[in-house]
Amino acid sequence: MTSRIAILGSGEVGSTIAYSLILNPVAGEILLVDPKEEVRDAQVQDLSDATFHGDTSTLVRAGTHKEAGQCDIVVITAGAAQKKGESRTDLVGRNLKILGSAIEDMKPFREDTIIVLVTNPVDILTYFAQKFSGLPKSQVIGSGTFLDSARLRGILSAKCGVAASSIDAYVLGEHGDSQMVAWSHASVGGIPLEEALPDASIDKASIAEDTKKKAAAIAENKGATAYGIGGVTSSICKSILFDECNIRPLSHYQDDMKVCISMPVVIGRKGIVKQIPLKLSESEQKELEQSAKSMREIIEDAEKEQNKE
Ligand SMILES: NC(=O)C1=CN([C@@H]2O[C@H](COP(=O)(O)OP(=O)(O)OC[C@H]3O[C@@H](n4cnc5c(N)ncnc54)[C@H](O)[C@@H]3O)[C@@H](O)[C@H]2O)C=CC1
Ligand SMILES: CC(=O)C(=O)O
Repeated sequence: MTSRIAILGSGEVGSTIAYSLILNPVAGEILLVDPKEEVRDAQVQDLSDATFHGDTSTLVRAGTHKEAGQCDIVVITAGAAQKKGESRTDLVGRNLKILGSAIEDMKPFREDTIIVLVTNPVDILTYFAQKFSGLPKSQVIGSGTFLDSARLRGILSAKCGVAASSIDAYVLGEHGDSQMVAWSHASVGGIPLEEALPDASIDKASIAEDTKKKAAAIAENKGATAYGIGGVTSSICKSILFDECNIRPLSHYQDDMKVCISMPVVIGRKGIVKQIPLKLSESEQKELEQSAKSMREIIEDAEKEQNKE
């Protein structure tokens, strides 16, 4: 049977993810779902044009929310993006309402459907998507700090003169202001960072800050980000559909902290197959707990708002 990926939201991010999925073919069909039908249909036509040159056979078409609920993967990009000066968490009110109605419109879900959240604030929305959808928590995942970790590798690569693909370094916690870098586990070619590159002057605090601020720095001059998340999300889809079982820092439910934040997990066709235990240093553990605490406070406020309605 043809594998199908539905993308909710055919704006900047949704269409870029679709384009990335065409360039590195992963699924037989991509369905774009968006209440703005004219924009959606124009995106379908433009993206389809990128499939007719003879090297790829991915079919791109418009779909409904109901059809999305029957796909292998549903990628959610529906909702507002940050305006200048806004943080990701400022989007909670607006995007939670859109998420709630989109999930109701998709029900009933196929029992093995995997939902990948991209819309911000992605950790908060992952938590609520688990609650609203009723799917097993392992099947509802947020792109989380996979993008931040890629950015960190890029920055380290430029500083150290080592290919990003040879660097392992995780940003964990919130995809947002309270994120932290797990420096105690950063390595180059499998060797601890400082041992491998004793002469590299690595200012950890400034690198962590540049990583955190990268989205804002890009958006300052081009309005929004799209290509980074496009590449990262198509990679997540590939890991799922090809059951690759690679390790990625993705947002998922933490039993002990009762929030969704990013920690490394094994990702495959069933979604999160396994959590990878990571012993952080004492100060890193504190930073991570602080990040989880800030997510919990936002969840509690959002739940209070919902109970009022
Ligand atoms: N997690 C991450 O690393 C990243 C997340 N984002 C987030 O992605 C989201 C989307 O950003 P853009 O594409 O730039 O925004 P956009 O405004 O270009 O597109 C959003 C689209 O969602 C559609 N939409 C609204 N309600 C819908 C529904 N119920 N069903 C389906 N579609 C619906 C809108 O009509 C619009 O076309 C934002 O929240 C942004 O912050 C962006 C970049 C990276
Ligand atoms: C917008 C966003 O969340 C990012 O590019 O990291």
